[in-house]
Amino acid sequence: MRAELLPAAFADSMRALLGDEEYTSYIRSFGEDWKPGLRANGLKIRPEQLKAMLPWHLEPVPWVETGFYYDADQARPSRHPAYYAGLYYLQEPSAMTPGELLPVKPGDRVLDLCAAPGGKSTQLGARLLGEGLLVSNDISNSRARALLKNLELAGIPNICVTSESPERLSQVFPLFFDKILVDAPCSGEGMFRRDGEMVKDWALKGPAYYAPLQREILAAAVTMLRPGGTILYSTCTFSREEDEGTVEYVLSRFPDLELKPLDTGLVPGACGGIGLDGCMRLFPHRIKGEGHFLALLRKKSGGESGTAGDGGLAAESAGEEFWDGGLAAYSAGRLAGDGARTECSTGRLAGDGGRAECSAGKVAGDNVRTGTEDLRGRRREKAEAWETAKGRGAVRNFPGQAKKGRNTPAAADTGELEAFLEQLSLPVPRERLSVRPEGVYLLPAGMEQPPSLRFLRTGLLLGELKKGRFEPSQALAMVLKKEQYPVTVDFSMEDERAVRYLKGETIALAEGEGPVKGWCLVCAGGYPLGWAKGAGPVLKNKYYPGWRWM
Ligand SMILES: C[S@@+](CC[C@H](N)C(=O)[O-])C[C@H]1O[C@@H](n2cnc3c(N)ncnc32)[C@H](O)[C@@H]1O
Repeated sequence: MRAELLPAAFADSMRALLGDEEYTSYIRSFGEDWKPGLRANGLKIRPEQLKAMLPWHLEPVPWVETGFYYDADQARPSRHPAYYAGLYYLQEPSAMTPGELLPVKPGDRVLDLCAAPGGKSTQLGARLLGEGLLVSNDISNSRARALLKNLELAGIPNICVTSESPERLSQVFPLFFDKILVDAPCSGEGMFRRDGEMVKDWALKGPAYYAPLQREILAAAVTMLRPGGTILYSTCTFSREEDEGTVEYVLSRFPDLELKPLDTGLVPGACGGIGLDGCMRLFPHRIKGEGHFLALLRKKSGGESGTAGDGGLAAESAGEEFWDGGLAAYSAGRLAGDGARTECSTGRLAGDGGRAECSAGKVAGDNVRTGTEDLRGRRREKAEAWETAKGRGAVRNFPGQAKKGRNTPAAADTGELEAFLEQLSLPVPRERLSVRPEGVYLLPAGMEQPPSLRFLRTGLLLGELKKGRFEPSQALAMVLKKEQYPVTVDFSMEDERAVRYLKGETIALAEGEGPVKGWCLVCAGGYPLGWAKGAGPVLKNKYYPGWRWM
């Protein structure tokens, strides 16, 4: 993109924002080279291992432990078996920053509210190390499908992928999440240098269009954050209205929210907010990356906002109290279709410090139950409806499905599934296993049923039962480590059979590699790519057709 093509109104606003001298540096950056980035998937590989494995020169992104620059003239990282093994994600270096600075830890309940195509979700999911929950949402269904693919490719098991409005999500998950990322839709000014199309879009929808939308989305996120929890708000634009302006709006609307200053020293060249201390701005003339804005917000723990430190013990335990509220509210959303309702603590949000009925409950109608009754009722429902497989208490169906007599597999049909699961050294807690007509799922801990939302996936799709035959899924292959399945064929990354496998071809095994019988995990360089079925000296290709190397 040439700087001369920038719209005059944008150029004027940037000159006003930066001052004459710095504006000149900004414009000069349009003539400079920029480097794309890739980020190692910490769930599967350490950054130094990835650097040693890939055949191109990689240069570390100074502020992202797992991030690298690569040279686009030399490398084609989307055409390498390691990419298909989910070992890295292609991501612009500045865009790696929000996922790096939101302090996610294993066990957290994390929401990525505007998540597609999943750059930051895959980063957050990796940091959970399979513990806790990642709800990744995008209002656009088609974009949410790309998001699901990227999360599955990255091998993240504890996901719930939804396609909902933030407002609807906030009815189902009040005060539920420990950490929330709002990487908001924006006018994209920070990407102008790389992407001329963004300039055309800006002319149609600029800051005045996006700022009200961002405020609505961020406000919904605040209602889903538990006391003591943290939100990271980010955009890839420079407009003060969309950046600090949106943060100022939520700070004024929610008195229990505070700005947690970001340390600009973490990102060489970063600067603070404009007219609002504590935010972080990245400019392409100051860092090796494109434009970005970040702000970290914390919800004070009820009545303990003076407590020193970040989420100290008092704050954490206050958060735990709300955990129940959050769960009950989540249940209310989930059970809404059954006419059930329960209590939740949304009253906190209204500022009265008391408990109140949640809106999801109000909507649910007149089959009223108290929270305790509801919990008891749910236990009873589980006990009545969950079926056992082969009398071993192994395979279960969703409550409601069995009750309504839908097409659930008979216990006798689940023997092959059990036999397959027995071979895995991946822990599959049976109480989280769900057998449904469209697939067998390992649900995330604490989410025994999918929420009553438009969702594309809840948990890890393990595979499908077809007339009693269990077929493992591509998603399962991506979650597994090679050592966790007994039958594997491992090509070197350079072996052309790895690419031929990814293209969907039948693969002939060399002497000493076979014969292989039954389901076989095909790997490259020790990392799983997908499934094949061994038929003596050949592997029948079972790589998921929608993911093939074209
Ligand atoms: C900046 S992009 C997100 C990029 C993503 N975080 C990543 O790292 O790959 C913003 C996303 O917000 C979504 N979006 C737009 N309006 C939305 C809304 N009202 N609620 C939720 N998501 C929305 C868009 O579909 C788009 O995918």
